[in-house]
Amino acid sequence: MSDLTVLTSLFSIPNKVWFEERGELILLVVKTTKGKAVISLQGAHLTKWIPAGHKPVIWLSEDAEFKTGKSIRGGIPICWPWFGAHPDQSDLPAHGFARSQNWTLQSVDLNEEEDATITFEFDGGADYWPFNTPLSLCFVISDRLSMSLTTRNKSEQAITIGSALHTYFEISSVEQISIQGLENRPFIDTLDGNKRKTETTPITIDAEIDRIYLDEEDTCVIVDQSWQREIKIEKSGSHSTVVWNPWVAKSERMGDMGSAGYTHMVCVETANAANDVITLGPGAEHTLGVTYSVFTLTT
Ligand SMILES: O=P(O)(O)OC[C@H]1O[C@@H](O)[C@H](O)[C@@H](O)[C@@H]1O
Repeated sequence: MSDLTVLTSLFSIPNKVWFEERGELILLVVKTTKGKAVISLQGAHLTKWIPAGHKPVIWLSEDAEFKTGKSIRGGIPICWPWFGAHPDQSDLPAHGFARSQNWTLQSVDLNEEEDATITFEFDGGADYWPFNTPLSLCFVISDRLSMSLTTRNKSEQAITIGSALHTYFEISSVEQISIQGLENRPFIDTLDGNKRKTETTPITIDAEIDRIYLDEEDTCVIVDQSWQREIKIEKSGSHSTVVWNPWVAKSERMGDMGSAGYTHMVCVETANAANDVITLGPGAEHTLGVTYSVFTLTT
């Protein structure tokens, strides 16, 4: 039996939950009165979330490739067990390996209100990661989208983990939005020699931006005046927030951002990065969590 057949027989719910193939990958589709979501089994990577009555919240590149072993451009990649480049070995994949390997779907539940709870597990394995650190990821897809990523250290030694829920948000136009809630917070400007800076005003974007806000646990909001909406980002177990837009030249180098894709996305990532990585002792666990909710602006 194919993987698709097995998954369908175990988890599908007529007209509400089904599986599809796209390129080389298998996708789980959830469509309820609360909205629509799509999650790739590779990477447990959500590629679409459209809450009922709203425009899409999550951006996916028109040139995204659905290939074995390649992270999908857009959606919500799971960066783990390091964020960005590996601290010592530059030949290892950026943002770790969890985003480009298959996860195991554990459960799909739909309650009477049609809130969907979906859990995945990943054994945390790679040749160059000889530690027993299984991961689980739970999505709750409702009027809001919640995710919680739990790392368990089942090894005999302390292990340091960097991680991020690397969410690409869909926006009307990058020059029309602002990000509020990170004012007066220290950040590392990775485009300016990793200098530490602060800004007193909400973030607006008119050029490439790549910042890691540190010691930062507060809620922030993407305000999109053109689309008259706010996206609220409430997090837990996260001490860093990454703000990224590649703008023109970097998008061209990346090759899978689509034509002018950068104008319709911004990444605001719930992370533990740079100095904020988490060290787990033997037997310890840590959960990185986030909830996204969407509001219509009335002014
Ligand atoms: O191309 P990747 O590996 O998906 O990374 C995309 C971007 O991810 C962001 O989180 C980083 O801050 C950027 O520096 C990086 O370019």
